Amino acid sequence: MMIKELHYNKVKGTVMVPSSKSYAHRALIALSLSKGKGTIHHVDLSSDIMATLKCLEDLGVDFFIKEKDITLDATSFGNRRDRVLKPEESGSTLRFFIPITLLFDEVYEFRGSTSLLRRPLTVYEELFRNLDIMMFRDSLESIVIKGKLEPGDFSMRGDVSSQFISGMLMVLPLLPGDSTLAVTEDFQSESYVNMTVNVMRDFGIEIHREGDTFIVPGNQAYQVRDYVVEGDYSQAAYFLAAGALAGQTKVVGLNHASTQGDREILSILEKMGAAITPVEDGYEVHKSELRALDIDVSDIPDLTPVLGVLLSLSKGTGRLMRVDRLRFKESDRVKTTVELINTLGGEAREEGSDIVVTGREKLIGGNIYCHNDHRIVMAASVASLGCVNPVIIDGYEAVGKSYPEFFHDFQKIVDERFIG
Ligand SMILES: O=C(O)C1=C[C@@H](OP(=O)(O)O)[C@@H](O)[C@H](O)C1
Ligand SMILES: C=C(OP(=O)(O)O)C(=O)O
Repeated sequence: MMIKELHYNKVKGTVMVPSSKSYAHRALIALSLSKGKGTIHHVDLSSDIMATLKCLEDLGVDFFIKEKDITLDATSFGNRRDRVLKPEESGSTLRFFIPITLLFDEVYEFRGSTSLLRRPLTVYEELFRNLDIMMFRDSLESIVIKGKLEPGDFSMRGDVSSQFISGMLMVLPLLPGDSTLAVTEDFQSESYVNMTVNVMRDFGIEIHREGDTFIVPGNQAYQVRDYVVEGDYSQAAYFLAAGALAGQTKVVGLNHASTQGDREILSILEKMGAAITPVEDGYEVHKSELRALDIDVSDIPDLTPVLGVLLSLSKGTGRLMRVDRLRFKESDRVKTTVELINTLGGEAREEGSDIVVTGREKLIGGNIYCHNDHRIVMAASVASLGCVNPVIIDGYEAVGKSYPEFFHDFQKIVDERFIG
């Protein structure tokens, strides 16, 4: 495992964030479903995006990467090259491709990392039980699936992962009849489903929503088009937090009107007392004294580790509320977020469905084991800015899951001369 030592207390500079991982997954899939040729522009490659590209390739799509442009030839989509798809560690890829394979009535196998296959598939398991679809775990690292999805009136619970709902919605317009999908229970991470619907509409699909029910006419075709992926607010959050804690940052490459749920980082930082100014293409943040806040993270789960770090360096005690689903991410992020803060000399604990964090003026520093979780690596890097001693991150290469250039960008805004 690779080790990184961070010992900086000040930041100053501009960061251009990578493209939204969520939008990139969806746009690559939508273009492939169109069975045409086109280009998705401004895609920053990460291992999750590569996993989606490789799964598309195994389903017959050719791709050609030139810098940040990915040109797809999906004219042979469906003429598969491999019956084994490898989503690696990407939850989105696994849960989006399961319904895609059900367009073909062939046996498919999904092989992924053990951390991926430990994440729940219960919502599909429950759904398929009543349909003529077979899905079973073949081993710790493999899932086998066979069946053909027919149009119908489906109902799926919304309180496990929104990725099941997004995955089903993307294929319903291609079925030979109309469908509805009702989301039951508490609809969490809803903003991600809104992103799915946005991309579907951008690719010419008609889809309606009445309350928590989606109405999807069948016999539709995704239209071929080129598409530009906007910047990623989940990744912007680390640099906005860094500016608020330790100096000044300008974070660019962002759509001011984005529907990404993690855009919420802006209003959270403002409520905590940070000074944020919109600039062309992004936002500028200055160091401010931060106040603790109670935050419901059920729609913005990916922000949780960095919000924990912000609370650990704020005045007062704050809660990250409704964290239960965080147990099923790349790591158990309830445990790993609490562990991160406590290991660095802060004060955090689990309490029911919440993480409670009491702020300190400074953290101490120390050795962080990041449990192969990219968001823990990035949150630990932000935390290091508030530490008296260095932070040593063990396994920092995990960052490649979503943001391989993270340390390149982080290094640009810190500098030896800022130490102290
Ligand atoms: O659809 C997506 O692109 C995502 C949905 C969210 O998952 P959940 O719906 O499981 O919260 C989020 O945590 C993940 O990083 C990306
Ligand atoms: C949980 C994440 O992604 P996924 O669910 O796609 O693995 C993430 O990026 O933090």
